[in-house]
Amino acid sequence: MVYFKKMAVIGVGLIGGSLARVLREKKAVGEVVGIGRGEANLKRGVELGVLDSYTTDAKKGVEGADLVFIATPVCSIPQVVAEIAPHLSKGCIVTDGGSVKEYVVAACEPLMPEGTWFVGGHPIAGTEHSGVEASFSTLYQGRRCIVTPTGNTDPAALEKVVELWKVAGSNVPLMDPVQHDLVVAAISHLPHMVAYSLVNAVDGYDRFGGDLLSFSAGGFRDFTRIASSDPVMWRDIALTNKEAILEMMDFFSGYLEKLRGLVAAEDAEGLRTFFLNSKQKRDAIL
Ligand SMILES: NC(=O)C1=CN([C@@H]2O[C@H](COP(=O)(O)OP(=O)(O)OC[C@H]3O[C@@H](n4cnc5c(N)ncnc54)[C@H](O)[C@@H]3O)[C@@H](O)[C@H]2O)C=CC1
Ligand SMILES: O=C(O)C(=O)Cc1ccc(O)cc1
Repeated sequence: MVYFKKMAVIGVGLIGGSLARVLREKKAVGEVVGIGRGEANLKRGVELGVLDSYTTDAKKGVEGADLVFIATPVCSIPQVVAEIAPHLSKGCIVTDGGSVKEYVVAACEPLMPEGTWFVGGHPIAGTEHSGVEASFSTLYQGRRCIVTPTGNTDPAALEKVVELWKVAGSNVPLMDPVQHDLVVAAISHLPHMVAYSLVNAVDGYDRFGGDLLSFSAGGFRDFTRIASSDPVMWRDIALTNKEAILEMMDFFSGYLEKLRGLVAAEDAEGLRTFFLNSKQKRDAIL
């Protein structure tokens, strides 16, 4: 089994905290140091048994680490790598859990000093909750973690990153970063854009003259759960996966327009077929 002597987790929230928890449980790491900006959250990480220790000084935290896992919002990942790069030990592997990969990998790879490696990763697992309190060791169990090597990726470092996600319980497909960003734009980023828009639209509708949202029942709440996700995280995703998200939003608008046409035309058979096709496809993924 893969083993790291010292793991540094930068950004100890849902994603970083959950990976630290499971790797500790499986004894795949010797020591886990948390690095962040907020001392209260890091302290809580030690109390919860997620971390052995913490520091707000990233340079000090990565000293002697053979694994650095970065789980901060996407736009900050290259900034973090630039800050720690001169302080990494030879042989150190730096990997991340960011939701967008072309932006991250293209920016981070050139920052890595000789004898250290960056490998991009993205667990397709999460919740709408943030912070170390929300982390749990089974988050990655039975889920996918997409790892995104490039032509520059060191094969031994890649193998170790794949192995660590397997230890966490995930299936680990390899994907080109650009391909990854298209896939997640469809299955993750678009649904979040739609959920955020739906809540804002219903909240902004003023013909009712009251608080429409307070009438929401099961369906609305199920559908919009992900609109409770962290706004900074989603701001960064929208900024860094712009093209793929726009493509999916435009494609989706076409379907909404089509459905609008069926409703307007009172096309009973067209509506039944539209709903039946969707029901069959969704039932098949459950
Ligand atoms: N929440 C989810 O369901 C998923 C999130 N991701 C990705 O994982 C990453 C982390 O997300 P979460 O764990 O959900 O967020 P989180 O909000 O739970 O944790 C992020 C932590 O990073 C800290 N942080 C922010 N900027 C920092 C910086 N510049 N330096 C050091 N620490 C910093 C925050 O204070 C916080 O403690 C993001 O890139 C996100 O796109 C990936 C898969 C699922
Ligand atoms: O809460 C949910 O169901 C999610 O969709 C979580 C999620 C959010 C962002 C990702 O990059 C991956 C997974």
